[in-house]
Amino acid sequence: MALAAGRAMLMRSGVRLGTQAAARGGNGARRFMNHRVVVEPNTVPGVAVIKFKNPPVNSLTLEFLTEFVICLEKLENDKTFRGVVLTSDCPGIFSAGLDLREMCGKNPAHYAEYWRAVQEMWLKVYLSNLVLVAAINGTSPAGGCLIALSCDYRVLADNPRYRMGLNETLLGLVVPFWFKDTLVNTIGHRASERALQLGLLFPPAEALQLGMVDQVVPEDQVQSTALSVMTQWLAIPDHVRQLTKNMIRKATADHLIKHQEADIQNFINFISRDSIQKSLQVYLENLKQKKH
Ligand SMILES: CCCC/C=C/CC(=O)SCCNC(=O)CCNC(=O)[C@H](O)C(C)(C)COP(=O)(O)OP(=O)(O)OC[C@H]1O[C@@H](n2cnc3c(N)ncnc32)[C@H](O)[C@@H]1OP(=O)(O)O
Repeated sequence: MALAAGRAMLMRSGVRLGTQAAARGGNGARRFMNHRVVVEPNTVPGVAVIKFKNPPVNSLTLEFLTEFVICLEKLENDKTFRGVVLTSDCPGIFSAGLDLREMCGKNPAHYAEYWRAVQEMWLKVYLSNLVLVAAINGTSPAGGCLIALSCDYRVLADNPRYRMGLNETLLGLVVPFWFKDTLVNTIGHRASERALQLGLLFPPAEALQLGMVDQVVPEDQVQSTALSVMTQWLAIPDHVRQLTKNMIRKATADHLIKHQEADIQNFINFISRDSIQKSLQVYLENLKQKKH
């Protein structure tokens, strides 16, 4: 369903799926390339590396979300892959979260399409049968943090400039319940209460202390650490690990699945308010201003 809708959307936007570059790298490994998501089989058997490549800041545009879901779906359907490392190709930024331009000055039909794509992306990552390890090699606010939190394991680069957290309140936004659930499931209720209300973005040492990430390592070791962690996870037979993951995550995912249409309608109503549109515009304007 998501794949079909995604294909249709990508065809509309001019991306030809049948001819995505399927080039052979120097080591003969197949390398799938879309525009914004690059998938590289790695030296660890059964493991692919997905690199987010949506410059300048890997914001989660509709096109990016669609390509990302299609990539994951392809890897899940290809039985040679058992695990995926998610990382970024944009220096210093894992992902800037949802693309603010998708939520500003558009019509309700666009907001509905966009929000469904955000929901589908989260469901795909959160419930993936694959082992997903986030190699967080840059800052990751809001939606970027959500992607990392939805993986099975998180390795963060030890760089105090890299911040991680759900900062929605700082944009004048109320965090959706399933973002909140994902955070609570990771760092617990009290820590989430504080982090969400204050919109806190944590540097690596604090993210580690809170349990928001599992490991903090030197920047040049993020991907290699993620790959060696993967070896440990892949030592467990897939079927028992997958059933266990599903048992733990199903109730959280089902909560959204059950209320998916209402959640879309809530998003449209909320984001269409004049006051919310104004605060998003001001926030975007401030991002531009800080350069001058
Ligand atoms: C019910 C509603 C719930 C909605 C839920 C929302 C969840 C979200 O994910 S909201 C998005 C939250 N994201 C942020 O707050 C991050 C904002 N961005 C930044 O803080 C910084 O850009 C950065 C720390 C990620 C990177 O800083 P850097 O100095 O390297 O780059 P910039 O000069 O700031 O940005 C370059 C360029 O990119 C534009 N941009 C940045 N973030 C976004 C974004 N999230 N969406 C769209 N565009 C973004 C920025 O405006 C610059 O554009 P120009 O080059 O045109 O000026």
